[in-house]
Amino acid sequence: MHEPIRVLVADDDRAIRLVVKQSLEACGCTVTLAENSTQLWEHVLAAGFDVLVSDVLMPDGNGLDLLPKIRDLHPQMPVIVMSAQNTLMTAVTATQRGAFDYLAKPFDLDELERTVLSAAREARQNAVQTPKDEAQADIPLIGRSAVMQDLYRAMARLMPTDLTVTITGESGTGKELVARALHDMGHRHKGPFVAVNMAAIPKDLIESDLFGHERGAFTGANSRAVGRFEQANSGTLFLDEIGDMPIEAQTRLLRVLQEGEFTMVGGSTPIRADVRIIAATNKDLKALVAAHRFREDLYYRLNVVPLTIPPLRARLSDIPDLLAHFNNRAVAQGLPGKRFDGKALSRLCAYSWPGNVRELENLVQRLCVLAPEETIGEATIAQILDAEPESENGAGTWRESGLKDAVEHHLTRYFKAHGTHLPPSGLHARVVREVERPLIELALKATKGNQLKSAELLGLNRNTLRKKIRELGIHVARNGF
Ligand SMILES: Nc1ncnc2c1ncn2[C@@H]1O[C@H](COP(=O)(O)OP(=O)(O)OP(=O)(O)O)[C@@H](O)[C@H]1O
Repeated sequence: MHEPIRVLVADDDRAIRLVVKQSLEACGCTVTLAENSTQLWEHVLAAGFDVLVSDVLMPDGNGLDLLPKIRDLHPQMPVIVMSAQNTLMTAVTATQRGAFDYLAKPFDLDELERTVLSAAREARQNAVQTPKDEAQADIPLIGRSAVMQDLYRAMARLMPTDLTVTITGESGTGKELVARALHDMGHRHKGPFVAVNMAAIPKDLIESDLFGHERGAFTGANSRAVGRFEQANSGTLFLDEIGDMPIEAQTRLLRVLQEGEFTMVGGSTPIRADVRIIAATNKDLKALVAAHRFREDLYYRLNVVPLTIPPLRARLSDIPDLLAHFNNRAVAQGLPGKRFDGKALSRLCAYSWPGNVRELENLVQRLCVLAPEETIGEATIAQILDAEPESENGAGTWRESGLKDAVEHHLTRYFKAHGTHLPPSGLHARVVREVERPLIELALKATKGNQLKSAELLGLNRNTLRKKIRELGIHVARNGF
């Protein structure tokens, strides 16, 4: 017979102590209770436990502050942290200080039982992770909705690993922010974070951009050039809009993931790649695989850990925190801060946010710059959100669909990536060519693949749109991408 699992439970809330005790005893554990940090520490000093389940905020101190001391004393004892704070920082700090897992309150008792049992099992197999060293800088991910907490938990678990991650989410949901946070929180944080947007680089240059090229590899390759993989050495390479990666580059990428090395374009010597890959997409990669536009083997290699960021309309409870965050940021830039009255807030929560957090960020920025009043009411919000179409070809829909924000974003990135390297002539044609594809794809996505509506939205003749779709090789799926 196995000995019962000895669990120490610390929480200042009597009701929680009771339900947790009952639930754990029902699955065969023996449970000791502590009501504050002092009692917790006394118990930890006095007796051995298999698992500690501890709240964060207690009247006489913060459970997380005790965590390093507890871990020093009993490195084999897994600690499960419960918290109602539910921020990424709590999840991250808990994990950094050596917690086995983090449960956001309110949690399911089943989940608690499962976590305690698996912690005890792992401890018995001597597989408890060692505590991470120093705390990291503040991580700017805002939102405490349940869906974001799931994401934070998954991120916290990924922290000590080098696993390849694919982040899926609509445009403007914060995919790059999450990728950066994963980098900053992980052990590669001292290395570079290099972001490359597949949609912003001309297709024929992607391979040399990523892998570098030897001198003379192609016309115009006058000297050897290092690619992003080499630039990201010992750090993280963020491959944004991975669904836009051409097939040939996909083959090279697959090789890096399989063999940990690559060759430059026009080169033959393999170069070792010490790079962690984080990919992101706002497309359904599986659908691209089905359409033979994305390699299936690469899909599985990249999708080792899938993370999904829900759209803002699925986490409306995050809006107040996000408003406060962007407002504070505007104030830090010297702009006048704004308040939002209750009705303005309800109006914001009734909106569908097709451009997600980026659209909200732009809205706050715009209000801070333009609105004369200090307290923003419903009318001002409605005025912006319900703006009449500015012209017959649907400028209102264009803005509301989030396309405007998305295209602006693409352009900004494009200039950031290429602005200074572009030849002085032909800039207009080149930028238009780069923007056209994402623009048409976004229009098709916004209209669920309806070419007639897309043509209207874009103000293009239907046949012109057809021609462009054909020329650019854009895949049209009935229900978007
Ligand atoms: N949870 C969040 N907290 C604070 N800021 C956020 C959050 N999510 C997104 N943002 C902000 O919204 C903007 C868009 O985020 P980001 O560029 O990471 O989105 P994305 O999903 O990568 O977009 P795209 O698919 O268009 O590249 C950024 O300015 C980012 O700082």
